[in-house]
Amino acid sequence: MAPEPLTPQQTEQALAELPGWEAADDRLARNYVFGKHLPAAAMVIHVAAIQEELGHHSDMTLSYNTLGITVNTHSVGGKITELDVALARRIEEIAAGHGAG
Ligand SMILES: C[C@H](O)[C@H](O)[C@H]1CNC2=NC(N)=NC(=O)C2=N1
Repeated sequence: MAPEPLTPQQTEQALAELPGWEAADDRLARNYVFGKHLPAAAMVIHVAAIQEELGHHSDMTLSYNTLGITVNTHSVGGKITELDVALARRIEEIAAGHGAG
């Protein structure tokens, strides 16, 4: 079943449990900071594996020691849905293990 876009209130509720994430321009977004480059690059691969498992994919921007992640749901025309929240939660679960702050 196609997901529904979240209401602004539902989005705020989801963000309350996703510290560091924000909603802007119909996307969930977070920037992670690392001590150096390779841990940031390793997290890209780990996030990619999760995305393949969920069938839902973010846009990631890898820089020297930062990884920017933004996501929305293409199938509803680029809005935030529960699928984006689910991916963000899974990313949060692995971030500390990669040394991300
Ligand atoms: C068939 C496949 O599951 C779909 O095309 C998925 C792939 N990954 C996706 N990722 C995102 N962010 N939005 C989608 O609508 C989407 N659709």
